[in-house]
Amino acid sequence: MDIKDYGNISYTVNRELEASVPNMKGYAEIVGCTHEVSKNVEKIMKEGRMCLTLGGDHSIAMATVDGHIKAKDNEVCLLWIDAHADCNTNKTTPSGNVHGMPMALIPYELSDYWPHLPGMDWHKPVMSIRNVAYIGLRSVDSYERLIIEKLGITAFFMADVESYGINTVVNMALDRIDPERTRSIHVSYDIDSLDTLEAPSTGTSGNKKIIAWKWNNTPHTKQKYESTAA
Ligand SMILES: NC(=[NH2+])NCCC[C@H](N)C(=O)O
Repeated sequence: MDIKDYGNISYTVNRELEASVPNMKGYAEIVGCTHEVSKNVEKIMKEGRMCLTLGGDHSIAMATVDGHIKAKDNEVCLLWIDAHADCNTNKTTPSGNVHGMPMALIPYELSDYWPHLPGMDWHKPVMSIRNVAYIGLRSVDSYERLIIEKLGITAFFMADVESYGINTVVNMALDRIDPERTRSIHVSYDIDSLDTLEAPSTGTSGNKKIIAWKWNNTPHTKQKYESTAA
């Protein structure tokens, strides 16, 4: 198998940008890093390779998707596998964490809801929300829910994954976002989509609700989770 490690991203930070946008923590770092990530993803994919980026937080997705789309001339669909919808803007965010915002930066449909973002001129909204599907949602903020409903975003919650199974859910998602099966598939996968019992090392686990839901409704699952935890 031909696997090539392209190493870590190195980038410079313009500290003057730090306080230039309200409610976006670590803005200068993120601006510096994401541009480099995008350029590298584009270059690697143009070499004909599949590109796996490991990193976080999930704000890097605005760059990985951007690079992929530039390499593939827009023919991309996006599976966003995550406990969270990550479509807050700096006005709706409850935390100021930019990892809760990339899905509001990626699609055309939300571009009017942003102020000017200094240093981010390289990043334009790069795809339609019609080509995006959420899988595994279980911790969605109230404004995010409004956006999902207003724009009719394809969204499969954790309960759907449990009802139908992950293979069926992925196929149902692709039927909606790439019915002809012609697009390059971008998978943006957040570790917090897994149960915290499987992957505890994440800052923003979305699992408390789903475990509470399971425990209230499915005694068999409670048993399973208790024994997994033991
Ligand atoms: N990629 C993540 N871990 N996102 C968590 C986001 C949590 C919350 N919705 C926020 O905007 O702050």
